[in-house]
Amino acid sequence: MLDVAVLGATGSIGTSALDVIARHPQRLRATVLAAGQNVEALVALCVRHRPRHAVIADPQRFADLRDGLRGAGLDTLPHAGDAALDELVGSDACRAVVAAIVGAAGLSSTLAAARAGKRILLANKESLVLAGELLMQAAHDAGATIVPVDSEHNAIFQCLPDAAAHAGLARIILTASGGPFRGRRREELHDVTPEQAAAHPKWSMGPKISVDSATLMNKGLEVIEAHHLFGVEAERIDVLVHPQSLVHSFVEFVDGSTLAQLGLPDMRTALSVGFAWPERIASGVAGLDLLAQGGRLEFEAPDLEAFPCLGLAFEALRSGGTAPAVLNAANETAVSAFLQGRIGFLAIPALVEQALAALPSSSAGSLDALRDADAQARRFVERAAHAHAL
Ligand SMILES: NC(=O)C1=CN([C@@H]2O[C@H](COP(=O)(O)OP(=O)(O)OC[C@H]3O[C@@H](n4cnc5c(N)ncnc54)[C@H](OP(=O)(O)O)[C@@H]3O)[C@@H](O)[C@H]2O)C=CC1
Ligand SMILES: CC(=O)[C@@H](O)[C@H](O)COP(=O)(O)O
Ligand SMILES: [Mn+2]
Repeated sequence: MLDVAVLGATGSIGTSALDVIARHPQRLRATVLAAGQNVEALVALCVRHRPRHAVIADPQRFADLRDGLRGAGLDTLPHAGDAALDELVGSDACRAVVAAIVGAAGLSSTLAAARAGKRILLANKESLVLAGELLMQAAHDAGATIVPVDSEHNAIFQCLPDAAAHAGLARIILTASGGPFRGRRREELHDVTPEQAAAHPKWSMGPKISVDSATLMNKGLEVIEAHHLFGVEAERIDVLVHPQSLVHSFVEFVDGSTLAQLGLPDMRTALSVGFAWPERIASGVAGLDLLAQGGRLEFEAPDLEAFPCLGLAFEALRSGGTAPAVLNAANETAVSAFLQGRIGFLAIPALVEQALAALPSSSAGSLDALRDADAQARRFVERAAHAHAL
């Protein structure tokens, strides 16, 4: 039996992970469920999945969680705060961790899982962008297994099963849907609304990553994510827009072979791989009928002028040091301001670019240095967003 902690349980990835877990009661068990603030949804999940522990990140919601669990007649133990989560993740309460908290808030618990040598189903790409070297080193030192569940990286993981395959690797090609505004010119993006930006054409996801897909920052974060996961430099990572979202990425080898992984756009496939690899288990996702899907696989180059975030991410990766941390924090702050209606869509890349220019990269040798860069970028963008809104 694999005891699993699901972090970000109330979110899109969290609920997909719990769906897969519930399909395999003889093999998988959710023992820890964690969320940010949404106590009601967390208690409802506890009623359904009966974990030993439930954690709410916001300490002010502890009493609500305790009372909600009691009211539902559950003996699930309530906890609150980031430190409690890190401790549980590192304890015997779980052997596998689904890291699906959104944003840099997921770094601490993902690091705790790495340091404790857990099997990590890594969805929280921001933790790799912010602190990729530290996280990968911690996992290596403690013998943790990181299985990427971001769909593109899961595809690459499936195409690169062993070290011998890595030795012949020439290039990684990440596919991108192009988002809801694919084909639009920059001038046509001034007035797009948060609702339009969050309406992804192919995947059902949380609001932050959906907006990232619309700006192509999601693909930029994924380029940095791929660099850390697979040890490939920026020059050997390409992006290809593929509007059908059926090919989840390609891997090219030195002998001219290209491998790809295909499937319907449903995260339960990647999560099942994460739980069972190298075995395969049922995920609830149907096999791919290419004719029923329209019989066409199309590809085109990304438009870096209309969607500059992808280029900014490549630049940050090439700069190294604290630049990716600044990119990530600036983007999170700008996306949040956009979702709240405080700035326009085109202000997102503008603010990220300004933050990267204003906060030159320095050494990323310690977690403190990275957290400091993250905090500076957030302050910078908050001030600049306020000015944009005036
Ligand atoms: N959705 C997808 O298909 C994919 C997602 N990812 C990545 O997975 C991660 C999660 O994405 P997604 O599921 O879409 O996001 P959602 O917005 O749907 O869910 C976010 C989850 O994180 C929790 N959370 C938010 N803030 C905190 C915090 N400070 N501390 C603890 N928990 C917190 C939320 O809890 P609450 O409900 O209480 O707010 C919620 O459970 C992101 O990093 C994303 O980039 C990667 C590939 C695909
Ligand atoms: C499901 C998943 O992995 C997302 O990261 C997805 O890739 C988003 O789609 P885009 O290709 O539009 O960014
Ligand atoms: Mn992805």
